[in-house]
Amino acid sequence: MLQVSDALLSELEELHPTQRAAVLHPGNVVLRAGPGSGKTRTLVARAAYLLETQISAFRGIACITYTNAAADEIRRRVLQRGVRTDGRITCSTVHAFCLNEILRAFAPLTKEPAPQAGQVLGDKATQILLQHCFDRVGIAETLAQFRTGESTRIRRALACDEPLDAFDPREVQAARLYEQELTARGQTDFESMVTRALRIVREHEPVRDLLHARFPHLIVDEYQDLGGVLHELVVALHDLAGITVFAVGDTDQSVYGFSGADAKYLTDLADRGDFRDLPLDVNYRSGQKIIVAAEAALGTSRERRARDGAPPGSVNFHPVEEGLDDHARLACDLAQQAEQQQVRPERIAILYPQRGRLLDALLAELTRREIDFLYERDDKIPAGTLSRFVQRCASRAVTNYQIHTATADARPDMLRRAEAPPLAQLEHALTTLRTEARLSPPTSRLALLRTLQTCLDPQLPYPLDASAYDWLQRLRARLRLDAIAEQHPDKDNNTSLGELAALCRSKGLALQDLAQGEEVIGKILLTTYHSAKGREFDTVILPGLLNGIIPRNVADRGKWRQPTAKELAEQRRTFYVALTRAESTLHLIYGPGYHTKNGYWRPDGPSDFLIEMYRRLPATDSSEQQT
Ligand SMILES: Nc1ncnc2c1ncn2[C@@H]1O[C@H](COP(=O)(O)OP(=O)(O)OP(=O)(O)O)[C@@H](O)[C@H]1O
Repeated sequence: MLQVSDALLSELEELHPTQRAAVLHPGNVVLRAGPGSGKTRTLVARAAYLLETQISAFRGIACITYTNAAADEIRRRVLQRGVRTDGRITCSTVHAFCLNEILRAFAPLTKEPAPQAGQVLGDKATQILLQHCFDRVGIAETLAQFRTGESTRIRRALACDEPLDAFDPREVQAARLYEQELTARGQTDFESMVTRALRIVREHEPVRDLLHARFPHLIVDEYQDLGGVLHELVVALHDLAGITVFAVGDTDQSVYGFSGADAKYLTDLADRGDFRDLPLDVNYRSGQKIIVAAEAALGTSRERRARDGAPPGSVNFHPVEEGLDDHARLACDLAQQAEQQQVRPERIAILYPQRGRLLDALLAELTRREIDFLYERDDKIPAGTLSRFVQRCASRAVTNYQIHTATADARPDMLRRAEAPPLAQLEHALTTLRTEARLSPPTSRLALLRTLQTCLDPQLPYPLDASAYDWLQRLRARLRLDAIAEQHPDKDNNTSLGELAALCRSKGLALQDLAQGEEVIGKILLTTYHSAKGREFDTVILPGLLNGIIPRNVADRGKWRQPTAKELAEQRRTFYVALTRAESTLHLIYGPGYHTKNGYWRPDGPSDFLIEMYRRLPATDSSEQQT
């Protein structure tokens, strides 16, 4: 008889029958479902179910996600379910999976040395090498900083033997040269780690057997964001290694096409006879009006419905008379009104498509009104897992301070609302970083936990506005982060601590500015459409819905051009992602145009996406919602 814990049993009872069917299905599953349909919840329940009932104590599950944030989120939710994982769930990004579980784990078997300290090129080093290749093939005027996405697409097409006709032949030549240069220099980058891992799985039967023994099940989240090589890797792990696959995704939320992702791979998988394709059509997040509006913006009705009894929510169209300063003022008014209506600040998000004049206006207005907000500086904080670890530690320290300074009455509520990373998760992340850097293991897990605790939850916590620089320097010293930075194979990690410190100093950042990608209690969030993916808020405010901002022209070789049909479709999906973050209220702000950086007035009117969405809305809805 199957033994399942009470926690899992009650979770299975709460799930929708299709969600439950996906969890319990004995074979491969593709779960294609829309926003808020409980994909992540189902995935977590599946992981818990497999660990409790299907997989012996010595084997585990590999769970692959597109971003570190998503990997953290899944790890957090599995722990929250009360599942004792005992290290049996390996939740990582695709690149970390390839590096740690294939290249490094099987280096002695394949005789291919795993990347050593600093051999994995990060974003910046990749650009420098690519520029060198452009120079060598005679297209020095092509700037690598604008072409890394294209180069990645070419390299993925090369690795998958896909047609290359759509690419500029000189850039194809540069991409080939880039691969040769990497090999000649004994270096690798994120892309080539996946290509190498794929080759190893295809060529080495013992590797496949061992992978299957360790991970009889593979779970892949956000499948639509994967590129061709990753898809081939999943297919090889299934077809050649016999691993059971659970793939989750939403083709409508595919927003990383610029880096070679393509939703067609999810469809390919779903079309296979040996996968069960399960759709989920209830949206548990948003009210029906928001669902209808989002589908109208997408231009395709998916006929999804809100959960029974969900309030309908509201979609509000707000015209302004002038430029972006008006948008910013109104966005702040609406955020303040939501707060007055008892919406908690951290449940309110102001989202913008990309940096530029709109963001400048929002920052100025939020600051002028002294609104408590958290601005996620997506472009400035250095990339890499070490930097992300520091940011998560900052989030923990910030939350600790807030709880410490809350009144006795407010404290229980604070503790309930706090979403800061648990110490155990941070300890896990730190141990992984140390292992990747080949540092000797700490004397005991407890010792590491204790050090983390004294750093992040001290008796006298750091105030939110404490100098981020001072805090960082202490964290570096106490956790010996510089030793990790020095020895880590990922070049981004080699340099990120220095870059972080320089940034904290030059911009005079406060501790709370480092707490990225995490919900901070009491603060309205200001972030991009892309960074909002996978998150949910009560109230979502979208200012700047103007032609030229969304949709917008794209930078191509340092110049601006109109988006292609494919790029336009991707921008529309990004807009859809932003709309679908709202649970109960959506505010859409538009106007006649805006002033560019040079003061030139662009009278291009409201966003075509918004106009099309408005026209498609049922008459009662659109007139009722106009303000
Ligand atoms: N069966 C269910 N009953 C009630 N609530 C549910 C159910 N399934 C999911 N939810 C809730 O719906 C919300 C959205 O779930 P989840 O984050 O798993 O969706 P998702 O499909 O991953 O969303 P997205 O693709 O937009 O990121 C969560 O608050 C979750 O707890």
